[in-house]
Amino acid sequence: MISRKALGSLVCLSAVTTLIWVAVGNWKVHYLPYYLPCPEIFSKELQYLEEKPVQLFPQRQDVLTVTPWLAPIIWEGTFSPEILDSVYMPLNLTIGVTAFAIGKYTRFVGRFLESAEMHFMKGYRVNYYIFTDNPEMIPDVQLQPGRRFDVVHIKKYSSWQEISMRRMEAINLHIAERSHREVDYLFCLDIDMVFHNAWGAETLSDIVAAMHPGYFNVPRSQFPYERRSSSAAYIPEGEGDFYYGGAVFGGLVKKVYEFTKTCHLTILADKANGIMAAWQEESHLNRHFLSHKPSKVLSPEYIWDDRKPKPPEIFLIRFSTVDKSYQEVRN
Ligand SMILES: CC(=O)N[C@H]1[C@@H](OP(=O)(O)OP(=O)(O)OC[C@H]2O[C@@H](n3ccc(=O)[nH]c3=O)[C@H](O)[C@@H]2O)O[C@H](CO)[C@H](O)[C@@H]1O
Ligand SMILES: [Mn+2]
Repeated sequence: MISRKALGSLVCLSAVTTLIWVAVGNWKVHYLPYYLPCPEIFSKELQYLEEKPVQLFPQRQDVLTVTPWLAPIIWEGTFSPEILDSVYMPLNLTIGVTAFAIGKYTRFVGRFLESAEMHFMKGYRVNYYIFTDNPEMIPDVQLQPGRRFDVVHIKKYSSWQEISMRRMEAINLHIAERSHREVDYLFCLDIDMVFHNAWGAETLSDIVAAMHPGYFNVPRSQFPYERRSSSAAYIPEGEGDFYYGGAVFGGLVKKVYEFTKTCHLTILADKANGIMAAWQEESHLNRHFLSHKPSKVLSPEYIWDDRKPKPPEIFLIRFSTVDKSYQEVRN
């Protein structure tokens, strides 16, 4: 049984509550909204008249644009030449190029230099170093202001393989004796090639390799690495990142010095053991880049081959091997 006292208190409490309710009147339950009341205000962006809206730089989805060790892979459509120039131009850099024209390869010098003058590192200071056994055969190409070429007289080795491989030694010596004082970056290129489109500051980095045009879209098992374990260029099955071409490498002159030194030493080690790697210095280059990863990788746009049809992922051919008769030029 509820006591009368308790009943009285209950009635009293209800009366007070009702009174308050009536006093406040018009009682509505207000929920604090969990969303912001005017969402449209947040989707409005102020467009200042002078300012372009910020755009994310478009990226390529159809190709690999970064290596597993986070080095960029350079394809057309992945960089802004204007932004890169605004970064590198003020540094007042000099870019060196080495190219070898031994024996009949002097015939390639004219087209190489003329096309480089149109497309290679436009607006930068450039020193070309043309290594040859026959300086009289080097044509006098008219160069843009700020660009010059030096002829470096070297001896001719008897076989084309030796000529190709000995480039590592000659470049290394030349850096030590001369070019380390004259250039900031150095690119080492085949001479039987022609520039077709811009090659600019997007290629600059500590140490740069280029994907060989014949192997950028084939499985690793098909890469023509040196497979004999007796060679210093040996890469076992199941190892290797990319197959890089011997026709293009470069970087900071000091890094190229170290790189060419190691490659020359491993070539000499093979020679001492009576071995020549499957693809001469290219095999040694691939071996070196396996344990010393390049800081930037150039797509095959930078080392194409005129004899190959252009696949859809190559938007722009920048530097390409000319069609030549091996039989004729190597003998
Ligand atoms: C596209 C590419 O990655 N090319 C490489 C490939 O064949 P390639 O067929 O491109 O070799 P190649 O005949 O162009 O020789 C390489 C370079 O050595 C110089 N040279 C060669 C022979 C000669 O008698 N006189 C002369 O000056 C010249 O600068 C030439 O461009 O394999 C070679 C080694 O086997 C090199 O690694 C090349 O860089
Ligand atoms: Mn070549």
